[in-house]
Amino acid sequence: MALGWKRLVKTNNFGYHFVHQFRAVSQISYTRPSKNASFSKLSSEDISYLKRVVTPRGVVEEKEALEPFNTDWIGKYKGNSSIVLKPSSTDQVSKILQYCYEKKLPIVPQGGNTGLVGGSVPVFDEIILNLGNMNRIRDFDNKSGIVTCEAGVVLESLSNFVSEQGYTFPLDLGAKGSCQIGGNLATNAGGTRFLRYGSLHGSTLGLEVVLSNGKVLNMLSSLRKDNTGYHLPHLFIGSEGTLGIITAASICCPKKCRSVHTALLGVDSFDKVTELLVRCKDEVGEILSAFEFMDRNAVELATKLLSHVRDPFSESFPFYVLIETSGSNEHHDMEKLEKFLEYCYSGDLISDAVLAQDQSQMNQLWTLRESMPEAVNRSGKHIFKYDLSIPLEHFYTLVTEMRSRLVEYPCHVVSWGHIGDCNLHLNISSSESNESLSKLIEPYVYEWTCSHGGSISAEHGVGRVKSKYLPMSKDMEAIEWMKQLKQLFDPVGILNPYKIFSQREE
Ligand SMILES: O=C(O)CC[C@@H](O)C(=O)O
Ligand SMILES: [Zn+2]
Repeated sequence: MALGWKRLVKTNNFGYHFVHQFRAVSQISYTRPSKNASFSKLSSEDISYLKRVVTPRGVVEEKEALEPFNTDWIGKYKGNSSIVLKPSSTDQVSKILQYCYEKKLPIVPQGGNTGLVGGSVPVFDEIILNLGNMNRIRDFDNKSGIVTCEAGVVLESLSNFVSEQGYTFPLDLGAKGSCQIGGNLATNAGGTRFLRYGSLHGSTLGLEVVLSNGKVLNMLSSLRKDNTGYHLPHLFIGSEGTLGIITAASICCPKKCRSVHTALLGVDSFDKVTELLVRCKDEVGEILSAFEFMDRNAVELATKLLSHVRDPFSESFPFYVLIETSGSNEHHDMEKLEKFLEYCYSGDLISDAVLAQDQSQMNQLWTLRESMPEAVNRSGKHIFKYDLSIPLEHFYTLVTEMRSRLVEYPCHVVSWGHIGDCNLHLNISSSESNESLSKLIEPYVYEWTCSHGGSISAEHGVGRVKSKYLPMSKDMEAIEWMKQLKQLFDPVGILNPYKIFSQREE
């Protein structure tokens, strides 16, 4: 443990010093998406029109400059688009869509391109519509905490903005420095504040959406209550850009908590981690704002590969739990947290614990947790990422099973996640591509998850990666209704084709 940490560890024997439904895989035919013949090829006439709409500032065409827009964050999925359009207004988005609709030109909407399911990059040569230049905060109501902003505002900027006004943005995640609110909404991003503030479906009061034919659907609202028929914005949240392009949103932010505390606990068994969660909800109660878990393999990988990441303990533990409380009464909150930790020591639920003493120590603990994806990215060329919902009683069994299944292969099997929301991030990386290894991993992970009552995607979405497995997690009838909605909103099929729904080879 580094100097300066408040250690919450047992010191002697007398006291404590601290302070569905599963569908068999064989029933599903897996196919690679094939290029839809009904799309047109982008002509030079199309290009000149689209360039006029967005002005020279909104076009990327040079081969090298196109690369990051064509490639996803993990470098696994690459498209071959020859143009990125960066509109700076809703009107420009509307003109682009109207044109593409008439000309049958496919489009991939893109925000910060931090998605992990290949949803924000083209599969073939679709036009990339990047919303990054639409980054204005249009309005903020200091009395209600409702912020209305454009899709391209970077999450961290939005978060800082509302924080300066005395509010908390209800979404936070590791990619906050690059991801944009439009992409967060389109994927219904979950993140670390989900436990406390719920999903974006709850916080979003309204959206402005450009439909596939270019029409603008203005559903922006500052009303918390508005029970006037179907709540259309919900359809677009989590639709992964397949039903319309989100150009702006009004989001309700809660008041900022005056007292925030972060602690990291070392735990020696997974059963104790689950017991801790249950107890923490009981004892810490309403001020609990995050409950994240990491396993030893994940922490070791991050501290080994990333020089800015530190583990505050001198000893390593099989499991780590990061707890955050957010309340308004410093004395009361600290007392609750300390009492809870005292209870944990006395019940032998934790082996060691540190409590952050200032903002920089809090950042250090969060950096450890949020650096996991980057550590995995650096750990091998071939990465298998899983973002699963798994009931608590089965949560970690999959990880141990995968380790024994892959015991003969040189690979890293690491896991972490939002255990407070039963969301497991299982990541496997290896430096060599190996077909027999791949076959041991997939579709096994998805089959196992569904047969244990889970979902193949807890928060990252379906995108391109999981489209062929969608029937495992969704009833066929539900998929049919989803397809009918897609047909209704996007009859030509130009919006983010080949995503969510699998295509059969023609
Ligand atoms: O990279 C991953 O698998 C998860 C990314 C993100 O959702 C997280 O919670 O760290
Ligand atoms: Zn996550």
